[in-house]
Amino acid sequence: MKITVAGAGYVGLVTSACLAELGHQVTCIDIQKEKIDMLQKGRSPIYEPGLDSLLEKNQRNGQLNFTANPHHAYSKADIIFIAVGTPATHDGLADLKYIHVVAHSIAHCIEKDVIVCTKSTVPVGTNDLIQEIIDSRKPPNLKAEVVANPEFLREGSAIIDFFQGDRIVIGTNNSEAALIMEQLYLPLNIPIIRTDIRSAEMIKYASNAFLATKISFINELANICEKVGADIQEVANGIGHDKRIGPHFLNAGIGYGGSCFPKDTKALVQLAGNMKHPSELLEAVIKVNNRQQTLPVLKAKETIGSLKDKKVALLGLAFKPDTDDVRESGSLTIVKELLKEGAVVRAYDPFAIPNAQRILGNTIEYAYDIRFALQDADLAIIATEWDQIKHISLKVYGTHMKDPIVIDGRNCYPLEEIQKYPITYISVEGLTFIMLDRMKR
Ligand SMILES: NC(=O)C1=CN([C@@H]2O[C@H](COP(=O)(O)OP(=O)(O)OC[C@H]3O[C@@H](n4cnc5c(N)ncnc54)[C@H](O)[C@@H]3O)[C@@H](O)[C@H]2O)C=CC1
Ligand SMILES: O=C(O)[C@H]1O[C@H](OP(=O)(O)OP(=O)(O)OC[C@H]2O[C@@H](n3ccc(=O)[nH]c3=O)[C@H](O)[C@@H]2O)[C@H](O)[C@@H](O)[C@@H]1O
Repeated sequence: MKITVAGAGYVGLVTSACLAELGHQVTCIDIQKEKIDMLQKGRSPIYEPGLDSLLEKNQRNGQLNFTANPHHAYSKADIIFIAVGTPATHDGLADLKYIHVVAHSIAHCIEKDVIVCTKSTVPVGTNDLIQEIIDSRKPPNLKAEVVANPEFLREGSAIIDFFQGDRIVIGTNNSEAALIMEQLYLPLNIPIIRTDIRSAEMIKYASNAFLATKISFINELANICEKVGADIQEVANGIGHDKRIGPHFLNAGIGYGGSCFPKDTKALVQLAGNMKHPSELLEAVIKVNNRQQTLPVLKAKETIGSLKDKKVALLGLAFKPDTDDVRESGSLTIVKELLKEGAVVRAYDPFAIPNAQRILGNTIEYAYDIRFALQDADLAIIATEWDQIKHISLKVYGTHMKDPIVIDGRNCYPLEEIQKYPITYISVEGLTFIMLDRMKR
């Protein structure tokens, strides 16, 4: 099958590399010339475990190529995947400008019948719009069938998610297009759910909104646990054993970040509002998350008072481990709050420093080594649960910090372990208990 993927971002690159791995002839197009130049030279613009080797192998064997030329990309394709960004506009709606440009481009370039498959997360009704744009501009003798095929991969495990995902959703009323898409995905042996286009679009928003709700729920509960002296990790374990609740996505912490949960929850709230059906539940989910991201700085002030001129080691900049993505990362909120308080910040991250630097510039210092970040710090805040942070010897806090105070926004260390060290440790559970405990030691 000749496949074109529009967009060389996280979704576009993973889709391109994995479809090439399945033996298809894949062309990936992006409007950013410098990205394409980099990819053509064999370098990936993003960090995603396992992606580099798949890109390298499939470029070398001729299954995968990159271009910035729309005619070259679209004219002969059997299937075109749209994987361009749909970022939030100022009012929280999904910005569809990139989608519109791709749809126009496809309409003008195709020279044969084609299936256009939307992987980008788009509000309900967008695929109908894409169909209209293409139908009104394409050569009249050609057929283009638009199919909704939302993507559920997670950054950091995107390749595994492609090959071992929980489900594939194909939204179309056209049985011929559905069959072709089902054939494409058949080798993966993943359950395929076939729906109409609008339901497929809604499944994507509903999935992300449900997961975000689970996170805000557990964070809300963590804050109540702290007040009443219960341990949120024990509580999560206890409720997670109920099959109807499940053990996943119950990690309390500094809230959800990333390029999707924040934008997709906001987009769904806006969509509901536009339909005169305000979503009170999702509004609360967002509010809880915003508050949660500022919690480490509130804890810091409660613990050491004024943060003015205090040296803070921020451990982790990525919105989660195993990615270099800092979009909507909780760390960015923490930095903003710390700088507002007059603190001096030195941040460690194994992969995300270049992306963070593009946003934060020289407002903070950067450290590629945890020890350097901790050196002489008054306080450490853990924002991302990287293995490099979880597996560090806890002695290091004592040897490098003045009087070690660690605010752990990701519950990285077992309490029985941390209690062996002279560290004031404040995690997203039982603050008072742990602080008193240290004083007793
Ligand atoms: N990042 C993720 O983990 C997931 C993202 N999604 C959704 O997939 C979509 C893409 O997300 P990301 O890959 O994170 O975006 P991204 O921002 O990393 O990449 C998008 C790429 O599209 C390119 N682009 C823009 N206009 C173009 C055009 N006319 N032709 C060709 N390329 C064009 C951009 O230059 C950019 O490289 C979004 O709708 C997102 O919500 C869905 C599931 C997972
Ligand atoms: O639409 C998308 O882009 C994707 O969004 C999420 O994937 P992703 O954002 O890559 O990462 P997650 O693992 O879901 O984590 C999102 C955020 O929630 C936080 N989180 C996650 C789980 C948890 O228990 N607690 C928690 O705070 C993470 O730290 C992170 O900041 C979804 O999991 C994917 O299915 C979806 O395709």
